[in-house]
Parts: sequence; C-alpha cells; structure tokens
Amino acid sequence: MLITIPDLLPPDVVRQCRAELEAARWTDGGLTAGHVAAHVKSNRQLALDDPAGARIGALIVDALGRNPLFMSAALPARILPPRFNRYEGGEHYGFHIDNAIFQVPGEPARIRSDVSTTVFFSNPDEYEGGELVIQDTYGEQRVKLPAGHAVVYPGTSLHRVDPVTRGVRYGSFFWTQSLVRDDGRRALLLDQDIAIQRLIQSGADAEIVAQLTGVYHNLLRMWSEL
Ligand SMILES: O=C(O)CCC(=O)C(=O)O
Ligand SMILES: [Fe+2]
Repeated sequence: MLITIPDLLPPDVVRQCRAELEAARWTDGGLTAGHVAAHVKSNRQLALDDPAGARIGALIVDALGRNPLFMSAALPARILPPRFNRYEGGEHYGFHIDNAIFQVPGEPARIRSDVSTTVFFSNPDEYEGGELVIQDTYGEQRVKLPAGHAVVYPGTSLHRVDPVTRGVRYGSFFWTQSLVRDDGRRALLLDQDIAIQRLIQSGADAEIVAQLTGVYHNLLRMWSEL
C-alpha cells in the first residue's frame, strides 16, 4: 500500500529545515549503502550524528506522532531516526530493496524495516527528474510531492530515484517497524479504520460503530507483535 501524507510539516517549519539543510555538511551517500546498493547509489547524505539532522529528525518524528493518517497506516512500533539526502547534477539511486534490519544508532536495539517513508524538502518545480519510482502490484508509481509532504510505502518494495538533471532534491528517508509486519494486513486495518471514521461522521448507530471498532481491535490483537 502506498499512502501520501499531505502537509506533514507546515510551510514555516519546512523553510527553517531547508535553510539548515542547505548549510549542512554533505558526505558521499555511497559510503552507507550495502554491498549491492552501493553499485546503484549516487547521492549525498548527512552523517548519522549530524546535529542539524538530529534536530529536523525530531521535528519529523513529532509530526508523525500527531498525524492520524501516518499512525493508522504505519501502526508504528518504533521509528528509526530520520536520515537526509540530496541529489543534483544527475545523481540518482537505482532500483534496490532496502535492508531488512537496521541498527538503532547508539543503542543495542535493532528495527525491522516494515515501512519506508520519504519526506520531501524541495518543491517539484525546483528540480527536474528525481521521481521516487516504486514498483507495486499495480505497476510503477512515480512519486514527486510538494515540500513538507510524505510518501509511505512497504519496505518490501523495489524502488529507485530517477536522476536529478536540474536543481537540487532534498529529502528525508527513514524506516518504521510496524506493530503489524504484513503490508496486506496493515492495508485492511487502515481501510477498516477509515470506514469506521466515515460511519461516525455520518451519524451511524453507536452500537454498530462499537461492534466494528471491536472487530478492528480484535484483528489488531490477533496480528500485532510488540
Ligand atoms: O531519496 C529517496 O526518496 C529514497 C532513498 C532510498 O531509497 C534509500 O536511501 O534507500
Ligand atoms: Fe531505498
């Protein structure tokens, strides 16, 4: 399931983050790629301990926690601290699948990358190319969103970033371990949650809403891992 989250960050926050990203120290992104991905990766990234990245990352994680669509779609158990990249002058990231397990920096814990997210920090008219192309069951989805918007997609999917041939594409990318590992089950739970919200808005009988809400929680109880 591929979900777009509009306005995750408001324009004033995006402007402040952009200024910090433009002034930050960027390093070769190939250095953090796995053996296979290193061959197809050409971009730049912030160091994992960069203070600007840590500040903006905390803003992102905070905004995710207050976003009902992200919470309902990703059902997060743990979010890896957000990372940051930039592409320009033909830089790109060829087709790959992300690592399944990531070490949480500075902690013994590891997370499973059930859900991938990109938050855009450049507007589409600022650069040419740079689409995030995600293969799903319906074919290729080409994603290029306004700054402050995010896309959430299954960690299991093959994806790439097309070459940026004009301007600069700034973004944040990170992984979430979900309470529900399987993307199909998460999609069913999201559908049911949205349907229940719509029933409530339409003034439906409270007993029916309670019954369906009970089904939601019982499915979550059956499928969740803590
Ligand atoms: O830049 C992006 O939107 C995605 C980056 C990516 O796929 C990765 O770093 O694994
Ligand atoms: Fe990736």
